Amino acid sequence: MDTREDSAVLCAEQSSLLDPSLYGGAGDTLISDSSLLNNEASHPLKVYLRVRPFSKAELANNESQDCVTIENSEIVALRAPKDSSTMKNCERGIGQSVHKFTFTRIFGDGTTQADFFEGTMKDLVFSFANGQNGLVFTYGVTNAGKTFTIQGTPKDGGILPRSLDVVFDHIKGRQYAKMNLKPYLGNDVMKLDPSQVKQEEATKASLLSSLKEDHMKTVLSSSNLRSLASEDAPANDQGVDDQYQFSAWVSFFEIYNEYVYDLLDQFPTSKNQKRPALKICDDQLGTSYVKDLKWFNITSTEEACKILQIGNKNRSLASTKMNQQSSRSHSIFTIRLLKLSHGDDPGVLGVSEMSLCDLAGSERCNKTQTVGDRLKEAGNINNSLLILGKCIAALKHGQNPKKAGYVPFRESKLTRLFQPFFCGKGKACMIVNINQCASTYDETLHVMKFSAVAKQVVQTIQPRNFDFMSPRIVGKDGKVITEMDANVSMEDLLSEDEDDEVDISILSSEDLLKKIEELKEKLMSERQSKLMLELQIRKEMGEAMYQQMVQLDETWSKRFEDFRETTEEQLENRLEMYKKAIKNHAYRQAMEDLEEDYVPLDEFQAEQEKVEERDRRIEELEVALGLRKQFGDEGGTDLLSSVDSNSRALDALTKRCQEKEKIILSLKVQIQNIRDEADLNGRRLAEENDMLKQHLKIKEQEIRGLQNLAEKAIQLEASVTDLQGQLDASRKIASTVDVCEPKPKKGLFSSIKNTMSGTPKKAKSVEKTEETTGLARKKPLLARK
Ligand SMILES: Nc1ncnc2c1ncn2[C@@H]1O[C@H](COP(=O)(O)OP(=O)(O)OP(=O)(O)O)[C@@H](O)[C@H]1O
Repeated sequence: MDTREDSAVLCAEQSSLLDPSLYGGAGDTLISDSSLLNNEASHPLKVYLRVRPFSKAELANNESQDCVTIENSEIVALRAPKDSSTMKNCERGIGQSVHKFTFTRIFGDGTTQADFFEGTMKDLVFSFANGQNGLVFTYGVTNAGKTFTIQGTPKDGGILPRSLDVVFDHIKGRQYAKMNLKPYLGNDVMKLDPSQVKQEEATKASLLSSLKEDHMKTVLSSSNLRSLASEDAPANDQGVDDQYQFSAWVSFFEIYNEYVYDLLDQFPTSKNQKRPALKICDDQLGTSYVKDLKWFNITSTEEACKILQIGNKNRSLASTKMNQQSSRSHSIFTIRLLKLSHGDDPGVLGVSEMSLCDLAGSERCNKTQTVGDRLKEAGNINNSLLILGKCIAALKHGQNPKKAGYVPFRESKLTRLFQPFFCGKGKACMIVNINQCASTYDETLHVMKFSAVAKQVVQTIQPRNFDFMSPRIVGKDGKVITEMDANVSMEDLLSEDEDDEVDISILSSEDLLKKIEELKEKLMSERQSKLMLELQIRKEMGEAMYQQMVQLDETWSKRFEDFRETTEEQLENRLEMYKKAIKNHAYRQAMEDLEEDYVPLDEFQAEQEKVEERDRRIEELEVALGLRKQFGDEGGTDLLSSVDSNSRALDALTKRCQEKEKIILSLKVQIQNIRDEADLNGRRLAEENDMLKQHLKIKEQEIRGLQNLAEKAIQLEASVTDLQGQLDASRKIASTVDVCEPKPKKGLFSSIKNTMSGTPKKAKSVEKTEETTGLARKKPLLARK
């Protein structure tokens, strides 16, 4: 881990050309600003606010709702317009509708480019010309005026051309005419041989020729600036200061989707060709720089502006090819000034650097981006800005020594390049651009809150001895020509951070071998600590999974129980209902049957009497028949006549009996019908009963399914237990690894590999004991089920 990041206290790392003995010579006009070269104490990060005027279209769209009120040169008030989320939240009782912010200085919408340059950049540019490093970055939502502030228009240049103009005014007449000393790595200088110089000249000519005539017209001319330039810009006193000469170089690159692209490199002509992405490396002092970035020697502001224009053209070409807007990337224009001794073959006395960074719009992705590449792009932009915000917050937080903590500079390309400036490399300043539109109020408020935190960051620059910081001159093969300081050790040459991409071309083979050995040892210990960490994580994950499984098991058991209870209850209710229905039906049927068979008592008695009467008559007739046979016809005539009359009565009775029998028969038929109907109802009831039984079976199947689920949960629990067993075994094995004993390279690697691959085998014995405990744990669960 980078120890520099561990401390949030703004450390001093380097600040080239800060030795007053080199720049403080009597009569050096720039040194008149002595405060710049004092052993500088801490000072808050300068944060300037620039408010853009409304465009005609914005005024027509009713964007002007008095959202921004500048109270004085340092305080601005923001009032939420009625349709903003801030106002809606405020109406709900969350937050407030008016916010006040303090800045180093506030510039209203009437500020001219010249006034803005005067008020913000003057000190920084003077410092740069004096050998101090500087960084300026603009922050704000899209369309807030960031590019306008940095680049300006051809007629009215921004801070970049104005800074160049001041620098060229300062070095006028003292420019080193040759191109054979060129910036190299972070802070060094490469001495080019004549063939390289020719190549350098040809590359520059080819680059400048790529700017077509029509573009040339849009290039800012230095005279435009001079008319507006500061009157108190430092004048050059050549008579006194001509023992020095200067060489100015520029580079221009962008960070898009976390890739660094050189904007001054030839743009690929074919559609299938990708722009080559550049790497960020650390130099011998741990300062990050963009490797293989193209540097161009410039001799005037016009030349620099042409190069800026070419870079802009490449940027917009990339934009159209990729269907993106310019504001989607962060662009960084850097000027390096080499201070050289006098003569034809000068020595390099120092290198200073000033970077102007036009950050991408800070709008959040929920407003503007939704899907696909746009979301990825927005994510990357927002990530860089988020990390920048985190770094600034961490720096602010770390100012309290008790709270010093990790500053995540290395988490984005942008902050990695900004890091040296927050660690003492030079002065940094932030320009916040806002518009006053009501529709972007919420985003603007977000920007202001960000800058409020930035404003509290305290920057410390502690200059070191110049000898220590002396830039090295290297030959065309990259080998050092001028000796390095003996105090600079190998540790200084390479960054401590394993993640850094180290530019190994700066080391000799012995140094490399030594470094490889050190790195191997570091790798071993890192691997061991990683292994321990992995084991710890595995253990924690195992425990978390086990907890989850137990919870899952409990939840399922509870759900299963609930389901079983409700199903049983439902079935019992339905059974009761059917039983009641059957009872009712049987009762009704019995009542109906009873009604059908009912004969009134009077009728029954009358019939009974008639039957008795008929039996009596039959007896009388039988008696009369016996007498006739005994006493002959005469004796029986009377009797016969009475018998005749009796037999007629008998016939009548028989007829009536037959009628009654018919009635009885029809009654029997009716009874049969009723019985049939009862049978039918019985059958229906039996069918319903079958259906109910089937329903019960389905419910039972569902219950069995739930039981299976519960069993699976138990199995999962068992596997968690196994995992935990393996984990414990691995931990035991890991603890036996001897971290201190140096071992041969292959032996150690293979030993770690063996240890790692052997872990599960050894863990088996532990597994068995764990299995039993696992089963023991499972049993209560099963018992519950
Ligand atoms: N101070 C100003 N005075 C007049 N016009 C301005 C000012 N600031 C910005 N503008 C105009 O506002 C518009 C947007 O400005 P600019 O392109 O600089 O915004 P930006 O923040 O760089 O946007 P993006 O992030 O999308 O690149 C331009 O037309 C520019 O000319």
